[in-house]
Formats: sequence, C-alpha cells, structure tokens
Amino acid sequence: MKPIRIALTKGRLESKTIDMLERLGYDCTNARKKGRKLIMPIGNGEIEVVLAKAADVVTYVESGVCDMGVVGKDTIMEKGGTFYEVADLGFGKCRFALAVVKGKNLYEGYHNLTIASKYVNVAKNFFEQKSMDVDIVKIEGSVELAPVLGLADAIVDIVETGTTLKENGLVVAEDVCPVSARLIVNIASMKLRKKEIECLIDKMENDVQKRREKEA
Ligand SMILES: Nc1ncnc2c1ncn2[C@@H]1O[C@H](COP(=O)(O)OP(=O)(O)OP(=O)(O)O)[C@@H](O)[C@H]1O
Ligand SMILES: O=P(O)(O)OC[C@H]1O[C@H](OP(=O)(O)OP(=O)(O)O)[C@H](O)[C@@H]1O
Repeated sequence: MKPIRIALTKGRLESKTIDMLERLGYDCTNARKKGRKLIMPIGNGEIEVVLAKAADVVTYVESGVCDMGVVGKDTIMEKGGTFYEVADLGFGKCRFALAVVKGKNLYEGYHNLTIASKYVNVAKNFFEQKSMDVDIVKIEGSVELAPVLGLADAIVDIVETGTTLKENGLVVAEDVCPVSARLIVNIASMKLRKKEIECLIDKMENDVQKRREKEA
C-alpha cells in the first residue's frame, strides 16, 4: 500500500508536528534526525513525511503530490488555494496584528497609509474590509524595521510573545485575527483514500481535544 504523504512546514511548526505524530503512535526517529533529508518514512512506513517551506506545503497538497499538509493559517490566508482545511491543530499559536510606532495615531491626516507586510494579501483584505485605500509594500522579513525606518506608517505581521514589537518601539494598534497550525487535505486524496485519511484526522482531533482538556 502506498504511504500517505504528509507535507510538514519546516521551522517553527516542525517539531510540534512531529511531537503530535509521535503521540499518535508513529515512530518518528527518521524525522527527528537533524540531517538534510527532506522525505522520510515514519511509523512502519504507512506515512511519508515531506519537509517543505510553508507556501510550498500548500502547493504540494493542492497539486496532489502530497495527500495532506500541516501549515499555518497565516499561509493559508495569504496564499489561498483549493484543498480541504480539516482541523485546527491547536499549536503554532500566534496572531496577525496591525502595529505602529508607539504614540503614533495611525488615522490622523488625510494621506493614504503605507502598510508594510510579508503578507500583502492579508494586509490588503484587512483594509478592504475597512473600505480603506492603502499602499502596500512587500517586505521579506524583519518587517518591524519598516515603520521604524520611516518606510511605512504601520505593519501587518505575526505577533506571538510581542517581544519583537516591544524591543523595536512598536505597539499593536489592532488585532487582525488569530493564527494556528491547520491540517489540510488534497481534494482527490480525500475521496480516494477516505478511510485512511479520516482515521488520521480523527486521531489528530483526539489529540487536540486531549491537549485542550489538559490546558483547561
Ligand atoms: N512568532 C512567530 N513568528 C512567525 N511564525 C510563527 C510564529 N509562531 C508561530 N508561527 C507559525 O509558524 C509558521 C512557520 O514559521 P517559520 O518562521 O518557521 O517559517 P517562515 O514563516 O516560512 O519563515 P522563514 O522564511 O524565516 O523560514 C508560520 O507560518 C506561523 O504559522
Ligand atoms: O511576537 P514575537 O514572539 O516577538 O514573534 C513575532 C516575530 O516573529 C516573526 O519573525 P521571524 O522570527 O519569523 O523573522 P522574520 O522577521 O525574518 O520573518 C514575526 O514576523 C515577528 O517579527
């Protein structure tokens, strides 16, 4: 039987996803090895894990070369795509926020605001909902620099602990929405491998529920 192929987001979500797969009973020794291998069997080979950048997880799942994927809601909101988003996995929790230099009133004056973000579509949709015309500048990282250097009036970015904002003299002006890791499934795989995939989703949802109960 062909393994179920799951694309995992490399980086911050990686170890939390592997922890979850281990709790579900899969031996993840291969995935724990700190080598350069990007495709690895786990368990008894019934699952194959693929390590990819966040946006590529969506691409691989949407195309069907991977059956399932674990990716942040931030990436899903930014990139969109056609797939099933079947579960909130309850880790990788952070939020999108609009942030400004401390003391700045964002809405004074009449000029179009300039907003810097790595997530240009998220920023665009946020201001469209407010019926505000803004200019958006795409920044690839360390987005907090843009308002500090005077390139932008504000940023739309991920906030987790708030440390990066604080250490750079910025504050949250408005929360945009919460973000967490999501389980996504290819549309054809969901039909063709329904039983196996539903079984995995159930196991993951159980794990989420158990963690919720522990937290409460
Ligand atoms: N503090 C945080 N900053 C950024 N992402 C976070 C944070 N906390 C949780 N996440 C989640 O982790 C995911 C992966 O983030 P990570 O920084 O590892 O990769 P990335 O966003 O692709 O950045 P890079 O290009 O630096 O690899 C994000 O898409 C988001 O869903
Ligand atoms: O609220 P905090 O806990 O400080 O986390 C938020 C910071 O983490 C992310 O940046 P990342 O470390 O991914 O680097 P980047 O700016 O290069 O994307 C995000 O873009 C914020 O800058």
